Amino acid sequence: MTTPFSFSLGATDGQARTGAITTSRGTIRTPAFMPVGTAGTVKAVQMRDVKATGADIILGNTYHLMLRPTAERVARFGGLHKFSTWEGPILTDSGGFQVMSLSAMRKLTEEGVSFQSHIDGSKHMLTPERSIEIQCLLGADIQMQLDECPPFPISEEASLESLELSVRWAKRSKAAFEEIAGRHQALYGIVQGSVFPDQRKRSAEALQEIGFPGYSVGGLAVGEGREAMFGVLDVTTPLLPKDKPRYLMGVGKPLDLVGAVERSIDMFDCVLPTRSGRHGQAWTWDGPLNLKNAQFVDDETPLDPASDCPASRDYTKGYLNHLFRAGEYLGPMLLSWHNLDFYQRLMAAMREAIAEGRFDQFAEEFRARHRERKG
Ligand SMILES: CCCSCc1cc(N)cc2c(=O)[nH]c(N)nc12
Repeated sequence: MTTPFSFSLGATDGQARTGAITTSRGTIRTPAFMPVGTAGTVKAVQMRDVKATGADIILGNTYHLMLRPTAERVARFGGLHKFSTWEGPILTDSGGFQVMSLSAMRKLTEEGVSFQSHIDGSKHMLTPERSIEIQCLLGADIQMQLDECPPFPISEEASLESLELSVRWAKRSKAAFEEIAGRHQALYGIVQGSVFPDQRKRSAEALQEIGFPGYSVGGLAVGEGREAMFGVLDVTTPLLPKDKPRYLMGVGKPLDLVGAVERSIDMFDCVLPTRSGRHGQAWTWDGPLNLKNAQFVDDETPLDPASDCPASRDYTKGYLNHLFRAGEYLGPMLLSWHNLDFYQRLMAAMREAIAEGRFDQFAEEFRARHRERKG
């Protein structure tokens, strides 16, 4: 573990940019989509197939892994890379977002957040220091500060109070990180401020005062809608240092990714490709398809004959329709695999378009072709 974390900018085209994040476990080509491996697995897809789709990095979740099998047990197995057999970089979230969305009996104080496990009701406390300790036990290459993701909508006053708490937690997270993390690991600050431009500015400036090698844009994809999200990015990304990666948390659909790359975001994560795949939704260049629909019963065409992913190329839509109607495990497995491959092909196409100076044209053509809803 000697290669220090670094980011180098590649091509720029308008506000869109390519880059490379160097970590001790490999390089991340940006803009990058990071498959979510919540509990140490990208659900229903083997790590060798996740790798084959072109993913350079996956995500893990502090909240889930601290509850089961516990961070200490993962450490005894040699860390999350060895435990899960994923050899590339791993980014972990800090757990606060998941506590607020999944756990019961949660109580948020200056110290941290106490909660009861959604699994067995056991009591836990997550502080900035404990979150960093867990992320280090997991061996995460890129870690997140503990933050509070405010609900949407929220009053300006409550949003300000929340972002100030997250700034104080950012300071404590960084102090804990500097005590125990290795030079090969990186800690990102998370910009909050809901949909209020002056608060996004305040949060971005306060975090840069503390200083981080990368910045996440949090507090979005919480129901605000695409236009409001883009509006927040329009005022936030220009405030962030150009020479550091920007990570838009929890986003998103293909049209969200294109619009956010247009607004100089470098990193994305979303459960959508795997979650929607498990329920029969296939993402394609022309938009999403619900493969359980009767229209696919006799369809002898594959999802994408041009793909080198077996799930996209070797199976007919009629077969996939059958698998879902029959409740066969292979259905969710193949569609999760296909969707991850499609997301990686979208990211690769965007990186290529930026490098060739034709991203505007790419984005325009994609938006014309990719119909999210029928009609
Ligand atoms: C594995 C999941 C990673 S992203 C989770 C997430 C998603 C969204 N939408 C927002 C936030 C946020 O504001 N803060 C944090 N820590 N996480 C967030």
